[in-house]
Amino acid sequence: MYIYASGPLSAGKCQLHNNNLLAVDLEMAASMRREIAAAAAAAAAAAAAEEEEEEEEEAFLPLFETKEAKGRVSYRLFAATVFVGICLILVYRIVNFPRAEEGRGRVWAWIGMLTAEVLLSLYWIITQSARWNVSYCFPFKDRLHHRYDEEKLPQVDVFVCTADPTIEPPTMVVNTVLSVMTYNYPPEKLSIYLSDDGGSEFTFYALLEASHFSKYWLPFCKKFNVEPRSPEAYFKQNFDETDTTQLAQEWLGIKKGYEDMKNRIESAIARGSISNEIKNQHKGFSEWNSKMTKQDHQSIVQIIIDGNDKTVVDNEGCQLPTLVYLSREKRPGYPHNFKAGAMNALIRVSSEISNGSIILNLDCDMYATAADAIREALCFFMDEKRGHEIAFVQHPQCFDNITKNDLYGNNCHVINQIELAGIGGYDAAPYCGTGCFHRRESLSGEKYSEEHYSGRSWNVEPIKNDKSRVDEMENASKVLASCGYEKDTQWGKEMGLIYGCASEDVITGLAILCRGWKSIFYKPDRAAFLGVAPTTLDISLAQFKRWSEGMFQIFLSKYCPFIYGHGKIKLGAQMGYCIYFLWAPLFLPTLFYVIVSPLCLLHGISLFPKVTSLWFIPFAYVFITNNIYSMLEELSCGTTLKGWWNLQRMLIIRKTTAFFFAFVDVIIRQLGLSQTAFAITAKVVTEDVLSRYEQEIMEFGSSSIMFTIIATLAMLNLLSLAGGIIRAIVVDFGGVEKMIFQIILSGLMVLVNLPIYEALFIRKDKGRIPFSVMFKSVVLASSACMIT
Ligand SMILES: O=c1ccn([C@@H]2O[C@H](COP(=O)(O)OP(=O)(O)O[C@H]3O[C@H](CO)[C@@H](O)[C@H](O)[C@H]3O)[C@@H](O)[C@H]2O)c(=O)[nH]1
Ligand SMILES: [Mn+2]
Repeated sequence: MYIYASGPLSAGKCQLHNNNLLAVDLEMAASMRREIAAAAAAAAAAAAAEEEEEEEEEAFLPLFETKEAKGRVSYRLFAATVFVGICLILVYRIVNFPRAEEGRGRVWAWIGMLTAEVLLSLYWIITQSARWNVSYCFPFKDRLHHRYDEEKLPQVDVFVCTADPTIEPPTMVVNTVLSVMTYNYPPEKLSIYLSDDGGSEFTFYALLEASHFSKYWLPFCKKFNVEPRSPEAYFKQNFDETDTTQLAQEWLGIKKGYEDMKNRIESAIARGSISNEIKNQHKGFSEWNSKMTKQDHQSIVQIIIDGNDKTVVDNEGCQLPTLVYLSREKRPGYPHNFKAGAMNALIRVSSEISNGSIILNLDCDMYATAADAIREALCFFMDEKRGHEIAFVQHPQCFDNITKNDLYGNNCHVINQIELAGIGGYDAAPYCGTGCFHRRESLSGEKYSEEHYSGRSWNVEPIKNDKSRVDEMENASKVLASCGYEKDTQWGKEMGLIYGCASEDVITGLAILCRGWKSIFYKPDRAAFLGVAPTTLDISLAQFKRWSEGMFQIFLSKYCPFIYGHGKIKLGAQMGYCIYFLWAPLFLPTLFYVIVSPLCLLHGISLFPKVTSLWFIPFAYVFITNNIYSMLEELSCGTTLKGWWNLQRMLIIRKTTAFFFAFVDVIIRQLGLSQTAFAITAKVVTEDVLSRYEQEIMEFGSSSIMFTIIATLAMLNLLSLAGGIIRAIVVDFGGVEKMIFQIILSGLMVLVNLPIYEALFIRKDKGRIPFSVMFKSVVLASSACMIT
């Protein structure tokens, strides 16, 4: 029962902050007079006894807790009134079904409205699941710290995926790597793997440079406890240059070191080659030759830092985490299964090298900002009561490049702060591909069983490979990353991430939950990971198309939550997943509303009750309260009012373009006419484009078919609104009363589309809507108006 002698937290010693331990300098105590020593010992013993008692008490406290969100009851009451409104709307549609003599146009339009409203009502019911049961989880990392010594912490592996050195620049990738290397976690228990599907020599070179720079960056971060720990993000912050503290002195030097590194990497890329001088410094470069391409090369595994090698230390003598470069084998004729394939190769290769019990999975653009994130995640996994059934802990996807009013609605505040917490309330938070901590066994495909996993111990052993083993490990890993390895195995089916779906993350998470595991959605106050959001309209739409396509595909597959999840996950969770799985078909009712309602307005066909009729009330109630509610919800999550307005525009654009094309593609694939693809999201754009993004000016610039749709719908509503108003004034003034709802709908469409008209007719910059698109949209919209 002696007291820890924790040395001063000097730079020379790499002690992680053991703040609650009594620091007693033993040498000094020995030189003290006897009585004082005795008194000190007695006091220390008493203190230690007290601490022990506290610890015992603490042993019963959970490592995390779950709290229900506030306002649940009032929300449920509100939802009930909306439900009544929706029922009345449907009753109105049925009761007032037009008679044949009212005209065929009206009958068909009515049938369409009824269908659209039935679909939207069903969808509304589904979305309620994510708001019914919202709850938040809170870890207690201090309790973890008291209960588990460093030696008892598990091995943790971090996977970073990259796929293309041009749209995912190596400097960005290594910033992410550096941010995770500096986690406040024992370095001998931390291994970082970079999977490079681009098979790029430049990415490898950048990683090598980062491994050198880490020898300065790690001690700097730990000494001054700086955050965020991505150097790029850190040095972007303002720094008081007049500061004269030690931090300020070192700051300049490290910043220069970082910038030099960045220059070396970027100039090598600009030159298009790596000098022989550099190549001679590492054996790894010999893997590249002029014949290999991104799609055709052997597997490359390079252990750049062997965390076990005690001679590899940072400039203050501390050990470094293990760092591995992996580029799995690719050969023509072998499907590589995109990110899912990369992840599965990572799972196998890491099991050979460090075999961490916990795996953190990050996209290359998502750097870590919170140094304690691993420890927080461990609170969930290591909780004595509930930890053993948890498969993964998902953080929300947050971004560090969102402008004030989030022009493209990328932030997904409500999804991240409410809906995912709502699905998490059913123990079934989805796996979203990045910012997710996994238990190795569940990710690899094991089923949950109470006997097997309760009281299960972790892999806490530091890697114990001697130096000669490094070559052996590399060679063994190459086999595991070869493209023939998975043949006739369960990889991609029952093991690892599931293949054949553009949303490999969500489908895999769902499969894990259906094997009996639970998952946690954890949103700390300050985001623990920050990524890069799309900065142009077409990149954002391409991303939503991939997501909605992948998720609708899941809905139609054997993994449909209502079937596959039946009896395995709660009904609320099954519905919660369908909020996203049914994005694609949402295009149908939306398109109907924004095309048929204005056309009917133009032709004087009324589709809604008169303003003086009692039936008008449910329509108005549902419409107004839903909009106000969504506005309040967004505001409460930190969106600005304009941000909410921008989001309304984006919702219409997404549904009528991205979701529409996703739907069509899924149907084509179901018919066996095409294969799954994965369009990687570009993370860089030209300066001209970036400056428009920063000014929140919508980016068109190309003649994408999606833009033609957006412009045509905007034009159609403008023409119809004008036509409808003229008709009311000139032909039939009394008609306004039965047209009011359609006038409001088209009026709002026009208001929300103001930036589109601007891009069509007013703007002169390169990001405006091209003339050809404008021409097509005007022709299309006016011919639609002429159909009778
Ligand atoms: O063949 C591939 C394709 C992609 N990636 C990596 O996968 C990650 C995600 O790709 P990205 O294009 O950035 O997709 P996002 O739209 O930003 O990704 C979201 O949605 C994807 C599923 O659609 C998930 O895989 C991601 O984790 C999630 O962040 C990136 O790091 C890529 O480098 C690969 O490793 N190999
Ligand atoms: Mn991404």
